[in-house]
Amino acid sequence: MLTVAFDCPADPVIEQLQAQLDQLTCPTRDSLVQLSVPVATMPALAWLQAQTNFPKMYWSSRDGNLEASAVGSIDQWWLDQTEAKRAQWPRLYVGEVAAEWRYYGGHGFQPDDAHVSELGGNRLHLAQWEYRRDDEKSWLIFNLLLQPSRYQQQLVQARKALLQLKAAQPIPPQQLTIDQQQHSPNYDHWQQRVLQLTSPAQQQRTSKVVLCRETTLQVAQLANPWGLLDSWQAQQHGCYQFGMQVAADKAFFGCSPERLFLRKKYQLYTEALAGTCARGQNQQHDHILAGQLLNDRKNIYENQLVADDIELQLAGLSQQIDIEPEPHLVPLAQVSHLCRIISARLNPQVTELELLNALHPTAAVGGLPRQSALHYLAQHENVARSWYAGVFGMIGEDRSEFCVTIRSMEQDGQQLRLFTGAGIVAGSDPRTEWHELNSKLKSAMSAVQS
Ligand SMILES: C=C(O[C@H]1C=CC=C(C(=O)O)[C@@H]1O)C(=O)O
Ligand SMILES: [Mg+2]
Repeated sequence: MLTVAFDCPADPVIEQLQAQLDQLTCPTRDSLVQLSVPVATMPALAWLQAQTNFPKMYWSSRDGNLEASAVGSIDQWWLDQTEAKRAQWPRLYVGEVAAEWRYYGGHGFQPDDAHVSELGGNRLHLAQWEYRRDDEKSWLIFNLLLQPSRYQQQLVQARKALLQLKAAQPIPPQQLTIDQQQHSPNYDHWQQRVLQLTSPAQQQRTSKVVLCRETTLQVAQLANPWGLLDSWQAQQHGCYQFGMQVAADKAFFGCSPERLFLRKKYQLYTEALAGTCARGQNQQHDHILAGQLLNDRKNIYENQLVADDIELQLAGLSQQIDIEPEPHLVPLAQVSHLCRIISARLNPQVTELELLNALHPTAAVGGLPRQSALHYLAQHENVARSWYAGVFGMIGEDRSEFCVTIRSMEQDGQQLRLFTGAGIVAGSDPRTEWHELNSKLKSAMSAVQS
């Protein structure tokens, strides 16, 4: 648990932002305006949990170089409006050092899931407040929407909102007591599903389906999701971290190793991440398990199907696709995965929406062929996936990046829903796949039990 005590220079920051506000003049049309002040780097989650408004959002890139905590939402849209939005982003920077416009958000496994909308999903948000760190540089950003007809009123509101900024507070330690824990499906149902999916008749129709399990925990206290994410990220390196909190007791968050895509202009980076083993109990054991995974036919096949699908999906959108010929090992805290890096040179007019439609859901969370796997899941899977196995990320001016929301949990009051899934292919054994779920579950449990 993070307990760093530090001072956020809230007052000088507010003064600088107020001075920037004083320089504004009434715009001639509706405009988004960004005020920004460079600040010393601070613990982003400690800042986020100290703020009092909702929604609160958090996003960290997998290499940890980009990190953002965001509060409030003053503009929302979805990817079908990307081009129009980008064209509109007025460069009305007032801040000393202009920071890029960035919107954060994502959608669930089903892109139109109503429950995910209630959790702040199915849209991208421009936050009112954002603490952002890009490598070594950090900013506090205050965004506002100005409309000529309401300009004076909006300035008054903005001045009030500036005074609401809170200094970062150390995250209080929390000890959660688990009163009840339940898996859905239970092992018997899981076994039936896996046997059905691996039957020759079913394999002819659908060579891969990723089945998920929901583990419901009833806890005795109301958890602070940012405290949980803070403990979680301390133990998980090489993962994206994300979270959305819409009320004191409602949040979705996680630590995911899987990239959906990173786009920098025409360059696209994605990957096939599938195939899993547990980490060993010591170095020697770990080495043996890793060697077995790299040579295991079922796991290599499971990974290959994801790579093949991504290649197929990107074919119409790219001039060139490069796929790592052999999977490499990605060691995480509790499991290791097989991964093949895929990069592509995109055709000039390709939009983020096209990329998302092409790539989501990959065969690492859905299956193959995609439509028949989705059909199977709709008919047989009794878990409401909600935001699990969906996407979370950000869109900026020159860069967009989304992760796949696996290794995630949803908080609803004192109930926590933890999600895990496993790819079922020819050669999958019900018990081995069940153990794979248990190994993956240890990631989220490490946050709850720390
Ligand atoms: C669906 C999940 O993991 C995917 C990503 C990596 C490895 C996987 C596997 O080996 O089954 C899954 O495809 C999950 O963790 O819930
Ligand atoms: Mg697997």
